[in-house]
Amino acid sequence: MSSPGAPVRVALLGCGTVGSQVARILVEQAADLRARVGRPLDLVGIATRTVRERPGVDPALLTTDAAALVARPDVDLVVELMGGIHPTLELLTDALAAGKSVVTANKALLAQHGGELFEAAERAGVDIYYEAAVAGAIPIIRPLRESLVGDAVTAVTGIVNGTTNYILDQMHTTGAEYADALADAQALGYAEADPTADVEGHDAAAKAAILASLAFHTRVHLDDVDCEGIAEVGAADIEAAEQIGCVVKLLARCTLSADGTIAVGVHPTLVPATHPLAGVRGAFNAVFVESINAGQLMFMGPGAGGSPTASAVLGDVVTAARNRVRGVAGPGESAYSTPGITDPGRVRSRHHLALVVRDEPGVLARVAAAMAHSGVSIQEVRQVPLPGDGAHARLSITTHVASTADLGAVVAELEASDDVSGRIRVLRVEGE
Ligand SMILES: NC(=O)c1ccc[n+]([C@@H]2O[C@H](COP(=O)([O-])OP(=O)(O)OC[C@H]3O[C@@H](n4cnc5c(N)ncnc54)[C@H](O)[C@@H]3O)[C@@H](O)[C@H]2O)c1
Ligand SMILES: N[C@@H](CCO)C(=O)O
Ligand code: NA
Repeated sequence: MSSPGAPVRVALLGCGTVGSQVARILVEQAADLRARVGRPLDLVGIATRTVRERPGVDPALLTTDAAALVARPDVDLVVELMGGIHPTLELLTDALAAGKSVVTANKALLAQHGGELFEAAERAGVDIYYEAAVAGAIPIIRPLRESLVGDAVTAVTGIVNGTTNYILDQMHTTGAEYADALADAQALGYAEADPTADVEGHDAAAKAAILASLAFHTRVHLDDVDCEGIAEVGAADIEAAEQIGCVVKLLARCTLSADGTIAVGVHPTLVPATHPLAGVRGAFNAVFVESINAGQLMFMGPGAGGSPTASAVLGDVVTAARNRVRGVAGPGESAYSTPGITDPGRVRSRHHLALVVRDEPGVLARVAAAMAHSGVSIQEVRQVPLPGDGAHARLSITTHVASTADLGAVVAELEASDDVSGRIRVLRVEGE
């Protein structure tokens, strides 16, 4: 417990898009934060790569020596917003070992080293909070870790990357080119320092690992997540989706499989316009949780950007500070379950196939036979002539739920047949 009336002293690591907003709020809302914590929240130092003038930041607080800042005996709480794995892991490990609580937005770090950090916090009897690490401002970590801890979650499906949702939304609504939409997302502060983490799905995969760990009371590592980004999504996919009443979204899906294992994946997915996730626009995120007792819950809001993410960070800072004032630590992770990860081939989903076939008698029947042969059932099929080409047609096929292995067998058989020209484009389709 900190001494009576003493401030809770905060060290900030990183003063970029999010860190600068946290520094601003700590100053602008100091009186309210003090009233809510019961003590002042004093910002005692900010580590950055370079010491230079920053609007609204007292230059006397800046240092390039993050390790020395973390080691200062007067620091109670370390707020990590610098990102990266090293030296971040070492800095946070040192902070926890020294009895300091930690607030972080670093999903990449948690998805790879969460287990060791949670154990270090448990050993030291301090907090590690990370609401901002998944879906920015949206409260989803605490609802899963605390509010739903008495229920049995069966699925978590989310749009958890603002950059890719912004890009896909722009492609649908303005016909924007992928590269232009990405440049906008970077300028708006949504993208990671290296935006390949966004577009290749790694950022969403890290968040999926964190969500699945909490939802299923286990530890899911980034490497357990089957990950596909949006770099291959083009205008043809957008058009194919719209023709069947869907939008393309990058979905993170964490589900309980029939054999008791858990499937965790990130894939560009066709989402029917009637689904709650279809209307999530721009850089907004949403997480759709299904549980045995509560039923369906939808959490939606700003998923990226400096000020929204800082809101989640400050919520954690106040909670951790309140705990320190009372001399307690909040509830940690429960990771008692070891269900194992579903084999990627056994993951089940609806699929959409876009293919070009010879426009001749018997072709459609042979395509249907190939699907029947692998036990994949057709839900909907459309055929349109290929413009300016009397010999070929474009087929759009939506399947019923099937395993990815069975679907892969169908695709291989069809691609090897003379009836099909070129490659078949396969995308998952949300829903039953
Ligand atoms: N930007 C968002 O919308 C958003 C949302 C949720 C979570 N996050 C996460 O928050 C973290 C920060 O993101 P950001 O967008 O603010 O990044 P940013 O690149 O804008 O800022 C990072 C800051 O950390 C500093 N820094 C980096 N390495 C350092 C080191 N070794 N020593 C001292 N300072 C160092 C940089 O100088 C910079 O001030 C990341 O983990 C990111 O994944 C970002
Ligand atoms: N780059 C991330 C930031 C929020 O975690 C995104 O676009 O969602
Ligand atoms: Na959040």
